[in-house]
Amino acid sequence: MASISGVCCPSSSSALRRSSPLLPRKPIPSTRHAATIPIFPSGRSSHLRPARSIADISQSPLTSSSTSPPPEKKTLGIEKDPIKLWHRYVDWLYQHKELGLFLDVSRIAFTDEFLAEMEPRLQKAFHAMQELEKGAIANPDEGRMVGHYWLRDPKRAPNSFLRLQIENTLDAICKFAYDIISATIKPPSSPAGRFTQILSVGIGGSALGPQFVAEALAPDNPPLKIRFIDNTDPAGIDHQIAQLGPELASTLVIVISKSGGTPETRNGLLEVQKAFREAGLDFSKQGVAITQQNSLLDNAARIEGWLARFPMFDWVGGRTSEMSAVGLLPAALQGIDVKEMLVGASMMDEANRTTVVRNNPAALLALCWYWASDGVGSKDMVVLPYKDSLLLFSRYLQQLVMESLGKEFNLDGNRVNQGITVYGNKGSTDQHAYIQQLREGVHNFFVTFIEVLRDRPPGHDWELEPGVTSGDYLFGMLQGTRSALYANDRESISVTVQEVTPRSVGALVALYERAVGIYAYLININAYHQPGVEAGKKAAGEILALQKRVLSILNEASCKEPVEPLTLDEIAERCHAPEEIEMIYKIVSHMAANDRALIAEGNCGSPRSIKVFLGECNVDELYD
Ligand SMILES: O=P(O)(O)OC[C@H]1O[C@](O)(CO)[C@@H](O)[C@@H]1O
Repeated sequence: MASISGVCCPSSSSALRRSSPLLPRKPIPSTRHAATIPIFPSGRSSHLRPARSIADISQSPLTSSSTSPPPEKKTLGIEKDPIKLWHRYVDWLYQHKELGLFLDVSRIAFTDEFLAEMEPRLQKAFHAMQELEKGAIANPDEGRMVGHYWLRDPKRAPNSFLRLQIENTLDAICKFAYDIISATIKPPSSPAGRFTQILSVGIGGSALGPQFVAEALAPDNPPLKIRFIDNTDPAGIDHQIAQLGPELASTLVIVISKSGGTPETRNGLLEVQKAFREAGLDFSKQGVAITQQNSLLDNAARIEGWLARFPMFDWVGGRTSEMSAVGLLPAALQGIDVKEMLVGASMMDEANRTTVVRNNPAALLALCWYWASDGVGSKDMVVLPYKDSLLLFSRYLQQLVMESLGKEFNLDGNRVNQGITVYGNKGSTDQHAYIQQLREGVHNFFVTFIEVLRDRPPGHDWELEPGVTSGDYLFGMLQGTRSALYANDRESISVTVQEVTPRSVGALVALYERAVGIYAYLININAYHQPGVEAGKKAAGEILALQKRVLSILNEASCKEPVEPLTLDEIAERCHAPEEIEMIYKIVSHMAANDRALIAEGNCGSPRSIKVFLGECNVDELYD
């Protein structure tokens, strides 16, 4: 396989640059400042934030009342003179010529002083990124390398073993996709004689990238259509399977889980396997696993002889796995040019390796995030692509940014409660939903506009009014919103691409992956672990264990002659868990709603009054 090497595209913007206009300086909270924040037992975090400016405080909902005068307008040192703004725009415009990608940071009001103060920290971040790309243990808690950048430039992998793993996997993906699309590999009992559908089972990083890319890039009539099970919601699962109907026989089921043990994904797999059994189909002939070698999923797929298995690498995190088999296999099966995605990502990576900040788009993004959110996530990132096909970009970025940056402790072990909140859907749709609040309401965000210059494929456009197309309206809405927000001191970044293509989508993914990496170094946190997720998973496990105990107690009482309905207090006492009575109530209500427990007396609205028993006595369980 030819290696996918990056193509360096020098930015043309440097010739146009001057120093930025001198704007009032916003204080930089240093990493040290954040690192030494004491731990307060109350857990309240508002007082952990660096002091806000008087202008900020004047806008706080805590200090305003319906009778008080409107808050004094926050100025933030935002430049309003159109000619000066134009110069700032031109001075700071980043262009990646070959990718046709522009980054406009002119509507973020960072100052020269801020830049000067950030420069050494950015240089440190660049150095850390270089080490990361060379194979340093950049995820120290898990003792792992962080290698998603090698996926699109395998020759950068720190050794030939890893390089070959990447190249061989890409070859295998392309060959498998070709064999499926060309019906060289067929489903055993489909009247269609070929695979027509993909059912992707996975969650988080094992779903969001493939979902985003499918929405962005799948052709109108893809060789295989894709649908997703990305939750353990039984009704959602049933819906997906019902939608497939008889086409289940020609469905390729791709089960994606890096760990191979995520409960939601396991449940999805078991549900799909049941549907296969009920339809008289052999799941193993239609199942594909993407997971780490020797995971539970990998072992099951190997032992059951599934159609194919593709590796997930230890050194690729779920939220940065779009360019691994996780993203590439589903994309290739939909007829998307995955090599172009890799080329786009590789070109963007190359551009982001420069240590000249203004030529480095990922660094510019990180810098803007730092400025806009005071380096402590004080403002949310609203992502607004003005293109329907990029609808899921904000959802994809939500995990990439929030799971990476949302951390309690920094790399020195100090509590910092970091993160940046990300949300957004698409423009101009959102203009009719929440832009009202963005323009006039609480000032707790900055916006990223994603602009796509090409409205339609050439030759398809038409004017719905003299001189005006639908695309002109979309353009006008974007530019109008950008201006209106800025006029009210709301800062924004604009990323512009020519078209939504595999190359530009690959570049966007790479741009944000690197921006997150750089920003994480600026705030001194580990972007590559997710210890917080474990707490919820552990708690869910404990609840399911409690449910089993409740069931067993109820079963025992329901097997008595006559049946002994129990109050919640009695159940809690017999479970030796009086402190869990609220959870026991919730468990009972959930089981009752699903006809698995019967309420003998009272109703769920009056918890103290209810007495519960099971409809059936399971004698076997009594003697387990
Ligand atoms: O791919 P896996 O191991 O099933 O994990 C799915 C997701 O769960 C998490 O580990 C935690 O939510 C994510 O980081 C990950 O993308």
